[in-house]
Amino acid sequence: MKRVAVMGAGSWGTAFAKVLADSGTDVVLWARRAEVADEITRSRVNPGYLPDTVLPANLAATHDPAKALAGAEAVVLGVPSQTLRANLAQWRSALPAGATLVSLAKGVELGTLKRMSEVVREVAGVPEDQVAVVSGPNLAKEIAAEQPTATVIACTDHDRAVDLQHACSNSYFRPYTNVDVVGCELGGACKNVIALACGMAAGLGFGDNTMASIITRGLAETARMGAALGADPLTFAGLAGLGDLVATCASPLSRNRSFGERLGRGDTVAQAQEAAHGQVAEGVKSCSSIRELAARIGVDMPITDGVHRVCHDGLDPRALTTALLGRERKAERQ
Ligand SMILES: NC(=O)C1=CN([C@@H]2O[C@H](COP(=O)(O)OP(=O)(O)OC[C@H]3O[C@@H](n4cnc5c(N)ncnc54)[C@H](O)[C@@H]3O)[C@@H](O)[C@H]2O)C=CC1
Ligand SMILES: O=C(CO)COP(=O)(O)O
Repeated sequence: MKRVAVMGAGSWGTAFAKVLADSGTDVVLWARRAEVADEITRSRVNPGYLPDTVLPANLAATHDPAKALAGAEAVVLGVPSQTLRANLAQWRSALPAGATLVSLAKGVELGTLKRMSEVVREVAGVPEDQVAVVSGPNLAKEIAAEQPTATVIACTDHDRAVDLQHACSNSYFRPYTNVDVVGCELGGACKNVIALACGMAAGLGFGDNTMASIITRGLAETARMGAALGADPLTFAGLAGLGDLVATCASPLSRNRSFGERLGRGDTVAQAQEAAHGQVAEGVKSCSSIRELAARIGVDMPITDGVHRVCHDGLDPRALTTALLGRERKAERQ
């Protein structure tokens, strides 16, 4: 793969564009705001998202989607999950035929309850095997600082995943391939919700036993949903499952965990949103779509349900703790 378009110059779009460029792949990065594209072109820095990172010379930036997409062998979608449908619809006519469409987004669409690869297939009108997802413990700031990181590239077409793997492998970034798109996407979407719960616990002053309990039971409910939707159970023990869950639940760099921490300390959702400075904490919306999906398929997801009630029904995080611990007693593997 010689040329890739990255659509979205936020934290992860910019960091992933650097990963590709550092792997020897030419990249054109599309920024929604013209001034961001101009600033990257002028100073090689995206100051609003990654102020300490100098972007490589084989990474160009543009505000014109057609320029970014022309001749791209892969199109990487680095926009929030709830806007992906509208973004992609605008780019549809300029997508190069046969290009691999790659989702970086971690969420489940409100209303349709679709995973991101399903949204991409539907809007772009491409077959399942033309869509890939990247998911793993991938905090953008750490990767931009070239800290060693692994990830998963999932695609039902193994050869396509391998092509993309080659395009983004370098001395600090190690992607593995996987054909379990469903499991990788659910791992990425659900861990944001569990990280909100961990943040709430931290904000309430709870320590490592509580964190480990939430992480482990969070993984249990994620895996239950995965089993019902046909995912490979082993995916949840991998980078896109446990790996991402641990990184996000533990890191102060996570927007979801930080958002939850504010709620645990007594902030309202509006105050926590204001403190996020426009950056996306996907779990705040995905807790509702994942909860609805769980209800539709008959899967019990008590932590996700509780996070939804805190974020959208005004439940006090302290009352969530009481509710979770007061649930009916059961066996661990039930
Ligand atoms: N930041 C991270 O460390 C990681 C993020 N992700 C996922 O990648 C996706 C993108 O996340 P980030 O780059 O961190 O988000 P961000 O908030 O930093 O950037 C989002 C980008 O999308 C653009 N955008 C285009 N249309 C938009 C619209 N209608 N509304 C809002 N923004 C719009 C924004 O201008 C911005 O450049 C999310 O699903 C996130 O969960 C995945 C792995 C790591
Ligand atoms: O997905 C991420 C790490 O893998 C980033 O998490 P946040 O969106 O919570 O910052």
